[in-house]
Amino acid sequence: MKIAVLGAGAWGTALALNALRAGHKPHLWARDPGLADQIMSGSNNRYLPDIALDEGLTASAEMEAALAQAELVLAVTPAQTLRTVLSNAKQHLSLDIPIVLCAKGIERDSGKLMSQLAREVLPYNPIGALSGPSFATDVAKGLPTAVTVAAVEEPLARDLAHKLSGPHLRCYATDDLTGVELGGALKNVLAIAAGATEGAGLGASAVAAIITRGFVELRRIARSFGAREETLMGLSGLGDLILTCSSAQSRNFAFGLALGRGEDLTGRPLAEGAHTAGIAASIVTRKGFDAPIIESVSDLIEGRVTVQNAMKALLSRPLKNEAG
Ligand SMILES: NC(=O)C1=CN([C@@H]2O[C@H](COP(=O)(O)OP(=O)(O)OC[C@H]3O[C@@H](n4cnc5c(N)ncnc54)[C@H](O)[C@@H]3O)[C@@H](O)[C@H]2O)C=CC1
Ligand SMILES: O=C(CO)COP(=O)(O)O
Repeated sequence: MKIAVLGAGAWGTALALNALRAGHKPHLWARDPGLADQIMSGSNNRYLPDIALDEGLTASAEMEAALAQAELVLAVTPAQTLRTVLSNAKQHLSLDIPIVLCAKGIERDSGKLMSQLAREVLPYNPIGALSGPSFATDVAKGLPTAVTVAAVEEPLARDLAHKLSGPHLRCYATDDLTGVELGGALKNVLAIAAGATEGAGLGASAVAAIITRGFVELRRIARSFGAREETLMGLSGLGDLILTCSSAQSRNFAFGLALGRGEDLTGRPLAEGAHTAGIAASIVTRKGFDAPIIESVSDLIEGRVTVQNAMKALLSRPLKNEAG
């Protein structure tokens, strides 16, 4: 089947390669015509350097061409651009084409999940999400990877998981769309926290404590949105947290490392958690929760606190039982 992939960055290109290897006909849409041309010539040096792209990958900078006759759309631009990208795609889409959301974030201006904003823009199209521990370079290289594909309608989730699974990418299905989206969005904020702790030289024990207590916060927030515990303990929660909090290959972890080391943060690659932290902290305040690690990341990014002072504040919080 023809699959339109909106966004020709690292993840869009990797997912298009996976679709090709699964026997589909992917067509990548790149905002930049130069990038589309480069992909057609077999490489994506900007976002996936040193990886030779499989023959048969199609790309163009014309959204209409990418979407023409597509039976499925993967939306793979950064979270804060999704509303505009889907609004532009709308005129070229019929109402029955499923849209799979692959960005991991929360819309900063509205506090909406990707599926909530997608439903506003495309109220009739079936909506799913794909998330889980998956570095684009691993998928592009054909290394074994497992992710979760979610849709509120379970048969749709199963159908999408079946279509998007490839020889090296295994998709598990769930109807817990909210859990999958929040797991993916919030783990990015926690990866920044873990990276900052390591970057500030606070030690491996502190990093483990931040990840574990941060995961308590992730689950507390996600449960308040109706997410299920089993989802958060799965690939798109714990699984992705393990991946992104343990490797400088993660752009969010690397962003945190730079923050902790006091390095200049301008011109860095995309770190979705830096865009999600502030709105996640606002949601926490609005709901009256305790999520001091996520709030500290927001404060750190805004320059309101140093890593050392944030850690001092965390250590001096009243003692409590671990559960809850
Ligand atoms: N790279 C990875 O390993 C993974 C990334 N993701 C998620 O996928 C999403 C995209 O990430 P990447 O592809 O890695 O980012 P990237 O930075 O490699 O590429 C982003 C792409 O979006 C395009 N873009 C940026 N602003 C745009 C706009 N306003 N309109 C249209 N296109 C625009 C860029 O030109 C680029 O082609 C993020 O939400 C990320 O969290 C999810 C899983 C794995
Ligand atoms: O989401 C990812 C892996 O699952 C990619 O992580 P980064 O965006 O931190 O590189």
